[in-house]
Amino acid sequence: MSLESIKYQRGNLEILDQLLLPLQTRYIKVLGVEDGWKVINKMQVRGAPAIAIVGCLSLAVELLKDDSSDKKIMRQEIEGKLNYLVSARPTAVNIKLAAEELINLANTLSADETVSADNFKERFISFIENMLVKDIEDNKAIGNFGCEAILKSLEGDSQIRVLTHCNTGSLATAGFGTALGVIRSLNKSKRLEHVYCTETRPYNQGARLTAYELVHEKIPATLIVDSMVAALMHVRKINAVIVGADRVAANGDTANKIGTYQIAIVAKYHNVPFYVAAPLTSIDMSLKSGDRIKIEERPDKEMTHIGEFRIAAPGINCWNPSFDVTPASLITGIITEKGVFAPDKLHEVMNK
Ligand SMILES: CSC[C@@H](O)[C@@H](O)C(=O)COP(=O)(O)O
Repeated sequence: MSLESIKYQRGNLEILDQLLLPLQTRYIKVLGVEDGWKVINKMQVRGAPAIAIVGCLSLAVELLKDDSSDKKIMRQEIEGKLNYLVSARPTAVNIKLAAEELINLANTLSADETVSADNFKERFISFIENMLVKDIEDNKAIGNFGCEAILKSLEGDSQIRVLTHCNTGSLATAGFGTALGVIRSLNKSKRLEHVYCTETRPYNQGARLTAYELVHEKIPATLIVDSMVAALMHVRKINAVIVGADRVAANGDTANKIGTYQIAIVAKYHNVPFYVAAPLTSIDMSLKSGDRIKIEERPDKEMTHIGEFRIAAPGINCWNPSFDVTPASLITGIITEKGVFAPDKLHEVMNK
């Protein structure tokens, strides 16, 4: 069974505290929007799809406790709370798009005189709950499309080796994962020889989370530090790089975990195809290119310390951008739940 990062039953939300993994497995109760904002901001839950789902579910939990019978007031509060949740982390677009969709829904339900306050609440909460189901379905489709496209692009039926960065698995989504979902599908198809996962400094999502998921799933894998990617591609044939995304601009430029851009450059040099696996909820057609994607900067402590232990010289200045933008020209294909697209063909699926 894959790891469960989000446990939800109507009125009850718990998340697996990813700051404690892999050493401790502890779930935290999320009682409402304030808790939702905090667990996202502190990165107790992280990964673009998981951030959106947990943020919205925290609102669903809070709304269930609200006994207001005034739809107009509910609508206004929902809008304020969603905007607050979006502010917890700025780079991943999924929560912003989900908030826009939910605000539209609240506007429609509020304006519809045939909808009672109780009915408003029920329909609004059900809509959010459906995000959990849809994310898993989408991830499975991404896994299948990605596996098929990667295998088709290779000659013969040899075993393949892939590299991934950061964590894009069950922990970063409602379940199954995006890039890690493709890797799961490759493994299931018996064509996967080996996965290399990067440590992903400074927060170590690769060493702590992806390595944990790969061991848990018994997928053959090796951990490398981020600075080993070029050496790995030089000495060992890597057939594909597969990463996730926090925000893909209309032209295919992709913001993902810091370090993704340099892996894409190294992959280009070594002629290794570079794939981004992401649901359509990670695509931001309102931005023409990646230049305008806001990059979150995280506290210095994530660089200077491992846990509570300081490793950097006291007094040194730090720069800690959490994401970088990989230009579309370095990306072979974007794997979505609707198929695999060259970056310049994204508009075809988004306009459908
Ligand atoms: C399916 S998760 C895709 C991305 O969100 C992931 O690669 C990533 O960059 C996560 O960053 P994080 O800072 O851990 O939230």
